[in-house]
Amino acid sequence: MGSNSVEDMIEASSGVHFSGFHMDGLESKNIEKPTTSPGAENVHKQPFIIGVAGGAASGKTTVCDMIIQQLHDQRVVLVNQDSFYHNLTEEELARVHEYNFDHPDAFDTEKLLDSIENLRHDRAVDIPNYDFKSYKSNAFPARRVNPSDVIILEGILIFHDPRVRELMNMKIFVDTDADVRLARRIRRDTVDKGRDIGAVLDQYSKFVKPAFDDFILPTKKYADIIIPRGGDNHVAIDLIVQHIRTKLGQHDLCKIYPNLYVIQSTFQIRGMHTLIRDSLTTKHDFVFYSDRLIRLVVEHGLGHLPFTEKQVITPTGSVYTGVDFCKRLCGVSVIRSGESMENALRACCKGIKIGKILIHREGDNGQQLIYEKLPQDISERHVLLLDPILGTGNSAVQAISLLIKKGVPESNIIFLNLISAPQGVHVVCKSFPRLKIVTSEIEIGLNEDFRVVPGMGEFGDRYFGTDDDDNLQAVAPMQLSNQSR
Ligand SMILES: Nc1ncnc2c1ncn2[C@@H]1O[C@H](COP(=O)(O)OP(=O)(O)O)[C@@H](O)[C@H]1O
Ligand SMILES: Nc1ccn([C@@H]2O[C@H](COP(=O)(O)O)[C@@H](O)[C@H]2O)c(=O)n1
Ligand SMILES: [Mg+2]
Repeated sequence: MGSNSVEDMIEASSGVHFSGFHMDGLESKNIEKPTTSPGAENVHKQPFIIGVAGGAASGKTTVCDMIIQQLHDQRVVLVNQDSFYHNLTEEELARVHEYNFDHPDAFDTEKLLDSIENLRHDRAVDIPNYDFKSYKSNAFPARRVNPSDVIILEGILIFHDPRVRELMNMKIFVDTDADVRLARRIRRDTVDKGRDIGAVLDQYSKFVKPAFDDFILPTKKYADIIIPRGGDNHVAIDLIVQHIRTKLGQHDLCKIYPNLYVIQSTFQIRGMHTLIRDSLTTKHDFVFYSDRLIRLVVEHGLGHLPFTEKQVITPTGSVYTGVDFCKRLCGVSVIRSGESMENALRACCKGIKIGKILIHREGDNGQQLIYEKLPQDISERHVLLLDPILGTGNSAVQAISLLIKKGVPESNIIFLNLISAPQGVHVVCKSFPRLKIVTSEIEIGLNEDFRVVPGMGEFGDRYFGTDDDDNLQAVAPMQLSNQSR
């Protein structure tokens, strides 16, 4: 490809691609609070804590076991609220049928909080082994629990105390019909615990059912996810496991690289990713949801720019002390898929200059030629580098090296992308430790063709609608090697 034709192509592609912006779902709570202190939000030494609540015999333990089984490659511990039942006094033991095991006061919540606090601070703890037959928490030796990546807290009233609730990164409520719970309870208490059926039914009507209505059901509102049918709901469990895996993947890379920023995952964000990754999603929906996600990434990236303090007078005559946006700023998109991010940047930064870089892999020796069209004074600006996919990191390294060659300080570059493969993150973060990467999800990796997996295919083709055969013919000379790589 001759340089003239490439330059023509850059010129031709420098117009804005109007994909249409949709503002819904952009509430500030969906954007992790930006910070300008490097690495501050990335220091995730804390374990990922999941709370699982629901009525007795709803299937909480079954759901937790399934999650743990599917997360076999992670260090996970299960902490049962049952382990923190108070020991009964002699009088209470003598009249055990009058004891309410379903009331919040039946649990030693201070001890539970203390154990979790220790685990969070990397200290092993001894968790009592509660015996339902003798009603004692010291009948068996305690279980030694080591600090882990994931802690699952399970129990009927695990959402009751706000201090416990606040520790949780994810809250799940197992929602099973009352008759199913009662039937399971009768079987469990008579068969496993050797109890008399009359006593089980008495306990149910006197304590279990009223406590469910008064204390357990009111905590359902705190749940992020409600699972109907408990362990039978494989779809819900798969989704939860995937979400935890994503969080843990990010967690590890962010621990290693303080210059990597992953926007906080929410189910809204996961939903948008689900749509754009689905090969059956229409072009229109692909553009719509990509735009929403790109806008979140751009907003987050802007939060990393330096600011100066500024005071203004409000219409009430009061002084408001705020900040002034960074003025020396420009965008640089990596042609072609990076151009899909330009609309979002323009929507956030009125009149921003946007340069272009084209990376072309020539011949068999993999030599890359770079053509660029950048603002003259780029060395004096902060640069937001735009490319939706960070794969091997080759294109990114080429693009960043060019910016540095043009005099842009490494620390003035913020690389924005939608998805990043760990391989690309390693290459870029290691080579340019002062640059920042802002991304919305970390991928599993690259396949044998160096394509990102699970990925979303050729982003530029899907976004600009050039993935059907007719259109593809027309743009064949523009096929670039940096798409999705
Ligand atoms: N989906 C299910 N189908 C049939 N039995 C189940 C199912 N889920 C749980 N059980 C049984 O019901 C009882 C209570 O389940 P469990 O998971 O221990 O509930 P919880 O921890 O909420 O009390 C157990 O005996 C378990 O084997
Ligand atoms: N000695 C005890 C202690 C508790 N219970 C009942 O267990 C239920 C909670 O355990 P789950 O596994 O079902 O969450 C709760 O309803 C208590 O009534 C008991 O029967 N005896
Ligand atoms: Mg249980």
